[in-house]
Amino acid sequence: MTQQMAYRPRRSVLYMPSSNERALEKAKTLPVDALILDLEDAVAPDAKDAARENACAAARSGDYGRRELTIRVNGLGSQWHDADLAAAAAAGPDAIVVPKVNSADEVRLLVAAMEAAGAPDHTRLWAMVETPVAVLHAEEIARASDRLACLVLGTNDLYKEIGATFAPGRAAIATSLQLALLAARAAGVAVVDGVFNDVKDGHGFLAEARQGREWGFDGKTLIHPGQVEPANDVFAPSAAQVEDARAVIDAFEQAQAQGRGVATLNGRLIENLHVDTAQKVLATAEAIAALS
Ligand SMILES: CC(C)(COP(=O)(O)OP(=O)(O)OC[C@H]1O[C@@H](n2cnc3c(N)ncnc32)[C@H](O)[C@@H]1OP(=O)(O)O)[C@@H](O)C(=O)NCCC(=O)NCCSC(=O)C[C@H](O)C(=O)O
Ligand SMILES: [Mg+2]
Repeated sequence: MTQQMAYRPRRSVLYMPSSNERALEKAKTLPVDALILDLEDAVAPDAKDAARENACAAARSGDYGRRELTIRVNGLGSQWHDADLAAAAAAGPDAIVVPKVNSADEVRLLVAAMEAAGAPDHTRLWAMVETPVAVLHAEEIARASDRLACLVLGTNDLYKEIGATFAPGRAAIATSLQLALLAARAAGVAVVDGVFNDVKDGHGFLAEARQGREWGFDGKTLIHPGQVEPANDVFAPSAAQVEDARAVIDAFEQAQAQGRGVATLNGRLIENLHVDTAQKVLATAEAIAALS
């Protein structure tokens, strides 16, 4: 398996409790890029077995169309972990999401267990970064296996473990988020931001999603269908950005045709690296357009 995979939009990544059959049905109609069928925190202990069966049946069903379907298992060391991981690996979702992954050794252990349980090659590992030790080990976690495709920030646990309190702007966890981002980019894997808990605060959600986009996240994890479309908008290139990307590429090609290695566009310097960024914007817009 190679680390360089085709770009896949992960603007909106929606958690849902796998014990909630109504939500599992509703998800088939939502314009999400990815779903995390949760077996961990959103599921009560006496509902864990039924939730595992629901999530595995959903992964096998083929009913979720182009949506990336993942299962979040209970964490290493919990009483449910081994059975969750074996069942999820055998069901073959697009990815298995593991909470509270703290080291490269844990990643290798998880991958070995997935493979022993018969996980197909297309089933990737998404590791959650949600503890101080995970933040400090983020690069080794991100580089530990070719099966690892994405880091997922778990901001609720991060606030708790750091002893910080939530405030708009997220100053208390900004360093942690950005270290995880740097690690993901260094390793060439995707990275998605944490959840915004107040499902009724649309303005607060937008501000936090825009911050994540500005920092470089691929998308945001979500907890409610009402957050899906705003996330899709924020994490997609705007029409103006697509137009600008085309103009950057044109300006550079014209300069090259005239034997120059740099160009200007409305007074702005354009070099090779700006063309790379512009091409990425166009590729992202095309991948998103191909979803519909
Ligand atoms: C937050 C909720 C408990 C709110 O639920 P509810 O009061 O039922 O919301 P609504 O009445 O507004 O729901 C309207 C309809 O939408 C469906 N719905 C709701 N949420 C979801 C969802 N997540 N996915 C799919 N569908 C959903 C309802 O069923 C209604 O449908 P219908 O009746 O047919 O119209 C609830 O939204 C919820 O449970 N959200 C997910 C919570 C969760 O998964 N939490 C765990 C992950 S968050 C986390 O901890 C990340 C990380 O680990 C960290 O540390 O930060
Ligand atoms: Mg968590």
